[in-house]
Order: sequence, then C-alpha cells, then structure tokens
Amino acid sequence: MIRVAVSGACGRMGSRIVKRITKENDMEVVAAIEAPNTPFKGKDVGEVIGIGSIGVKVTPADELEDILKTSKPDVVVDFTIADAAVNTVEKASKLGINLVVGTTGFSTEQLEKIGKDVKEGNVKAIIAPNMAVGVNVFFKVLEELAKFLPDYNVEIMEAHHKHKKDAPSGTALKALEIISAATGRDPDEVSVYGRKGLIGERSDDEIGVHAIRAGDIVGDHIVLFAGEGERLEVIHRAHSREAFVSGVIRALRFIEKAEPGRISDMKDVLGIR
Ligand SMILES: NC(=O)C1=CN([C@@H]2O[C@H](COP(=O)(O)OP(=O)(O)OC[C@H]3O[C@@H](n4cnc5c(N)ncnc54)[C@H](OP(=O)(O)O)[C@@H]3O)[C@@H](O)[C@H]2O)C=CC1
Ligand SMILES: O=C(O)C1=N[C@H](C(=O)O)C[C@H](O)C1
Repeated sequence: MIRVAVSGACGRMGSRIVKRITKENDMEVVAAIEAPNTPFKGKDVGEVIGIGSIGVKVTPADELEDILKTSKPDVVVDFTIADAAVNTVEKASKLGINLVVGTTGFSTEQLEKIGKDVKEGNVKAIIAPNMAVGVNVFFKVLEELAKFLPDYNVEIMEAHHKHKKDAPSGTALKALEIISAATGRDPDEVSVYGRKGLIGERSDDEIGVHAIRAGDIVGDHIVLFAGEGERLEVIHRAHSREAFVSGVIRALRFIEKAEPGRISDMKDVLGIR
C-alpha cells in the first residue's frame, strides 16, 4: 500500500486526487493538509470534498511537520501555491519522505532551494508543471519542431480558468524553456510577455508568451511556429482535470523507481526521456 499525504487536499486538484486515491486498491490517503487558516481544520477530508468520511482529518499547514511524523506517508503530493510547496518540499525532504509536486509559479530561487532540499534529503521527487500524458508528449513534439524550424517565429499562448493565481502557466514556461534550449536561446533574454503600444517590428529571436484567464477553462496550450506563407500550430486542450489526476496516480506508482536526490519529471514516469 502506498501511503499518501495530500497537501492542498481541499483544492480543485487536491480534492480530485484524494477522491481518486480512495478508488485505487494499491494506495491510501493518510494525511490531508490545507492552508494554515483553513476553515476545515479537524473535519474529515472526505466529508469536506463530498465523498463521505474516509477517516482522515484536515490538518492546517502550520502543523505539517507533526502530521508527517505521525501519519508516516511514503509520499507527499503537493498541489498548492509556490510558497507552500517550497515548505512542503523542505519538511518532507528532511523527514526522508518522497514527493510528487504539481504546483507551479516557482521563482528561480525557489526552484534552486527545492533542488537543494531534495538532494540533501536524498529523497525521490517527481516535479512537473503538467501531469497530463498528452502535454508531456506535446513537450517532445515541441522540441523536435523547434529543431526542424529554428528560424520560424514562435508564439506560446495559454488559457486557464479565472481562479488561476499564477501566470503564465507552468506549462507555457516549460514550453518556452524547451524551445529555447532546442534552438540555443536564453529564455530570459528572448521571452516577450504580451505586447502593447508602439513596440516596433518583432525580432526573429523573440518568443512571445500570452496568458488568457476566463471562466472555467481547464487548460489550453497553443504553440505556433510561423514562417513565410505558412504556420504550424500545436495545440493541447485539457477537457477535464482527470487528465492531470491520472498522471499523478502514475507518478505515485513510479516514484519508488525514481533516482534519489534528484528531481525527476513526467518524462521519467512515462519513459519518454
Ligand atoms: N502539474 C499539473 O498537472 C497541474 C498543476 N496545477 C497547479 O496546482 C496548483 C493548485 O491548483 P488548484 O488545485 O487549481 O488550486 P486551488 O486553489 O483550487 O487549490 C490549492 C489548495 O491549496 C491550499 N493551500 C494554500 N496554502 C496552503 C498551504 N500553505 N498548505 C497547504 N495547502 C494550502 C488552498 O487553500 P485556500 O484556498 O484556502 O488558499 C487550496 O485549497 C497550482 O499551482 C496549479 O498551477 C494545477 C493543475 C494541474
Ligand atoms: O492552474 C491550473 O489549473 C493548471 N496549471 C498548470 C500550469 O500552470 O501549467 C497545468 C494545467 O494547465 C492546469
């Protein structure tokens, strides 16, 4: 049995992950962590998310270390916000607990700290901005296209629901990183976030990144490569968060095989590195 603690357990992703784990016969939820000021403190997480009691109470994040020590999970899954996820990684790594992190919006400094904590704790960690199988194949396709079309203009567009807190999406930033690396560019130098005013002609080097927030869009990513007289577009649309949840379940089953002390991603889980 894989013992799983879920951080962000009452959120859009966390609640679906808790629900799915209760339906799998090789894993169980042993802790449910929420924001420090959660109104659900002490309530059964199953009751809170509408699936009936599962015998696991919601714990606020200021008691994270204690609940990890007492509930003894094999893995902590984190779908929260960047600051909270950095804390989850720090505490879990110190306790030798493996990690599956889907949270996005990390700064460069936060990513460095996460890498250091995972290394020092020698834990296994799968961290990916998008757990959907299709998106991770989309990343592979983008890498190939960028190599085949190095002089085409690239624009990355993403659309998400109005509640999303970070922008651009972690997936769009990963696409920027992949295309930049494949074409020998520095993403910090070539990225242009939105455009406004008398900005002049577009340079061939730049990569535009554009974020739409509206309604209940689950998650769309479009990358276009435009040349003379043609353009090629690669599109991934998530219809349901179940696409991400299925990736999390695969990551939970894979994690024992991950290399300790370094960050693995969904390419490792899916065997498409
Ligand atoms: N990798 C992937 O495949 C995917 C990644 N994501 C990413 O996952 C993250 C969460 O998304 P989503 O579920 O939509 O967001 P939600 O806001 O619905 O869920 C986040 C949950 O975390 C809680 N939370 C806030 N602070 C803490 C804390 N310190 N400790 C524990 N829990 C905390 C929030 O509580 P409160 O509401 O009270 O603040 C909320 O319940 C985002 O970064 C998103 O980009 C999303 C989908 C797929
Ligand atoms: O916040 C979301 O909803 C999503 N976030 C991830 C991201 O930032 O890339 C993945 C997915 O698109 C949904």
